[in-house]
Amino acid sequence: MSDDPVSPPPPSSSAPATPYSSSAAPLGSSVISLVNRLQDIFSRVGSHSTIKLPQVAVIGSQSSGKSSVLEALVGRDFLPRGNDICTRRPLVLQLVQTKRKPDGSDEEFGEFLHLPGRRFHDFSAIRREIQAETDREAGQNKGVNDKQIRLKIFSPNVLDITLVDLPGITKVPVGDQPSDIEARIRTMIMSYIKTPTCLILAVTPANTDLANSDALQMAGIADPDGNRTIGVITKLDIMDRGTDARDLLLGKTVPLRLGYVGVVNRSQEDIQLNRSIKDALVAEEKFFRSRPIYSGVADRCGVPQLAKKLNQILAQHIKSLLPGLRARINTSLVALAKEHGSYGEITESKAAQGALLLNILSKYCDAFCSMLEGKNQEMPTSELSGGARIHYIFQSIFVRRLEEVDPCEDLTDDDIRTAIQNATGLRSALFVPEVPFEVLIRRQISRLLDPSLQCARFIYDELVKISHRCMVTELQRFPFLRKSMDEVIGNFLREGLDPSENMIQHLMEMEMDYINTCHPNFIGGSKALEVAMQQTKSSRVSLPASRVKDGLESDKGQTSERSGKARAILGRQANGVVVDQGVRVASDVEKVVPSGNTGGSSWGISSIFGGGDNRASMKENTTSKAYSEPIHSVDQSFSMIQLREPPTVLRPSESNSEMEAVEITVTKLLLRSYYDIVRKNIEDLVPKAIMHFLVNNTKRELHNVFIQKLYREDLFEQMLQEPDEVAMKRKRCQELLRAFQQASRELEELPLDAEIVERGYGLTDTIGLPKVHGLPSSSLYSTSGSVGYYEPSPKTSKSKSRKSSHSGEFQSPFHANADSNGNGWPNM
Ligand SMILES: Nc1nc2c(ncn2[C@@H]2O[C@H](COP(=O)(O)OP(=O)(O)OP(=O)(O)O)[C@@H](O)[C@H]2O)c(=O)[nH]1
Repeated sequence: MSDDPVSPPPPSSSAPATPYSSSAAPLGSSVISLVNRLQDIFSRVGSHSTIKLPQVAVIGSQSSGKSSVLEALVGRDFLPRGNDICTRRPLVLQLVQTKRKPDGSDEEFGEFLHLPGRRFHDFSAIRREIQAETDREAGQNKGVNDKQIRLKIFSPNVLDITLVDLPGITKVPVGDQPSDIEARIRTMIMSYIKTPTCLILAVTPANTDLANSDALQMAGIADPDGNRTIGVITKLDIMDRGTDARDLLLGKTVPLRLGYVGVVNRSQEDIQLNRSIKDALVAEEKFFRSRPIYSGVADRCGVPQLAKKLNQILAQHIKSLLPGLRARINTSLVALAKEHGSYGEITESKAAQGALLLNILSKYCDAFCSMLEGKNQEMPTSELSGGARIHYIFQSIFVRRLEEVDPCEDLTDDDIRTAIQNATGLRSALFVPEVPFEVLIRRQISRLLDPSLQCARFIYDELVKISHRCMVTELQRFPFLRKSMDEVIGNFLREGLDPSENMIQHLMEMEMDYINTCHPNFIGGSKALEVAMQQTKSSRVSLPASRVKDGLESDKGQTSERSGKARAILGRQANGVVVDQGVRVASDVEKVVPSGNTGGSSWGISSIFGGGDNRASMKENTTSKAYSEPIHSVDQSFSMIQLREPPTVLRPSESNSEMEAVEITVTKLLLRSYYDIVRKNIEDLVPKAIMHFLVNNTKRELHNVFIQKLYREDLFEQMLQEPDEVAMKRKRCQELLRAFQQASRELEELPLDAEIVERGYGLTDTIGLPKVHGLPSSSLYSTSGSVGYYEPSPKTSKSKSRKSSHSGEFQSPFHANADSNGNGWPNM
């Protein structure tokens, strides 16, 4: 016996004898009791969700006997069962081990999550409530719903574990079931069994084909390695005559790594006759004993063996989960310690409050400066932050954008021509005037104001952002102080923005007020002229020959046409009116020029046609006119020459002369050259102004401003006011921290335990069942390797080891036998 590694320890003097006495500790004893302790620790702080402790899900086809198996494991009769669909919502059954009362009596009760505070001592009332609650969500007509029913069973006879009863897999929709009922149920089941901490009890009735088992098929998907699936074969009692489940149990039909256990639960008739679980277990034992075919596989038969196997696998399973659990606990511990630190200590005296406030203000200013200087420890690596963003705005946004600007981009030749003509006023331009250059350059300089102001705004926004990122966690505790600090820094930054904007404005005005044409980098008039002349010349020379020719010919054509027209007019009217811009002939009749006036009217004609020709033709005309038309009086014979009204908008006259082209090019050269000088100044001085008035000023003065505005004794209380929520969070965090510290300590103690366990216990032993020593294999329940779950029969009571630990009272096969091995698990 002592060499059986899975047998439990011998009963202590204080504990009643149990059927599983052994000198070696069972594998489960250390890890399961550890999980129990962890569960205790975490249940105190209610953080089950953060640390996923193992649970067992029971899956299978409809009416395969899942609820029956679960009930037999718990040892109480409380689940709805029947031939029809019974489990229609997942039932999450949390078994919670309670302390036995000092008088030795047990208090067992159930509590539903949906009925908080109500204790159900009557287990048939629990069944009725499960049915009623199922109907409430899933209706009364066979509907299925995935909303959980959560039930806690408190008992000193159970182990802290979570069992989940799931709706059975069904193929044909009945009642209110939707057409895709099978898919829905499968999805629901999968959501539970895919969790690696979930052990799967795959239930298949023996009177169906194992190869078609839905349970095994789904378990195979969720647990392909088969490390957490136990096969359960039910209904061995109603197999066809002449057949047996021996091969199934031996895994010959469908091999399963962790093997199978065959059980005989209560039939529907048994249930109707109110046969107790205790009786059912006796009957099950009798069943196996009376069938010699099962004698060789006794360790795979019966609910107690299932409980034991589950217990062992669970222990092994927990063991494999422990490293991950430990890592998660340690990570949570670090996070919790940090969070706890952020809530700080409670301060009550004025002096302590003052010191705390001062400390916060100083730390905030330090954090602000380190962010700007790039010394913040929590700098992200995924993006620029703090000071680097400000640098980016200066160089890559502001300067780069200014560099891209062409000062002549919005100035057409026409604009320049207009500016030149406007600047010359009444006179004709003798040479490129300085005035249009100054006008145009001022206009271009003024365009630099907007981006400069925008740049200041961007930096201001950045500083606001930085201020919001300082001490976020630390200040969560003092929302009022945070708000006040945000206000103070917000105002202060705004105040810093004004002088920077003024400075920028001044810089622009300075640049516009004095156009320094003596600047050493300025191209200057003569140089510009020289370059322009060259450019113009080369551009004219480079004009394609055909274009030049065309131009000339078209000019010639135009001239000859014009002279032709003019001649025609002169020939007819005997006057030489220059048809030029702004002058038109009122009417043919009114255009007769008196002969005496002929010579005097040549002012316009000579500029277009030259002298001789005109005079001759005029003479000719005059002569012919004298004969053909009567001579009128001055008033009558000459109509008035009307001027065209000047349009509201006058465009400069286009001459296309070489001189003008030179003038335009010179103006552009001057503009570009001077603009470059100003741009460089602005690119340099605007960031300096912003840094001086806004950024560095904030760095220098923020602490003083905070002290001035916030460090006032009468404000201490108000500033350091904590919201109730923070006080609660601190308390909660403290509890969690304690729990995790305790859990971590518990886990630290484990390695030694685990090593001992490891040495005496291999994986194959773990998943197999203990050997039966010194007893005939037929006496299934009379060996020390079996489980004493029920009141011993007169026959078995002779054996000391068959005694239940509680005065012969019935115990769950899944009970917590604290007296026997101190770990709350059934003895093995
Ligand atoms: N004879 C016999 N009947 C059994 C056995 N196991 C279960 N039954 C009966 O089979 C029927 C279905 O059992 P349940 O435990 O309700 O099955 P289930 O898989 O939970 O059913 P659903 O939740 O509705 O899918 C009940 O009438 C049980 O009494 C068994 O081992 N032998």
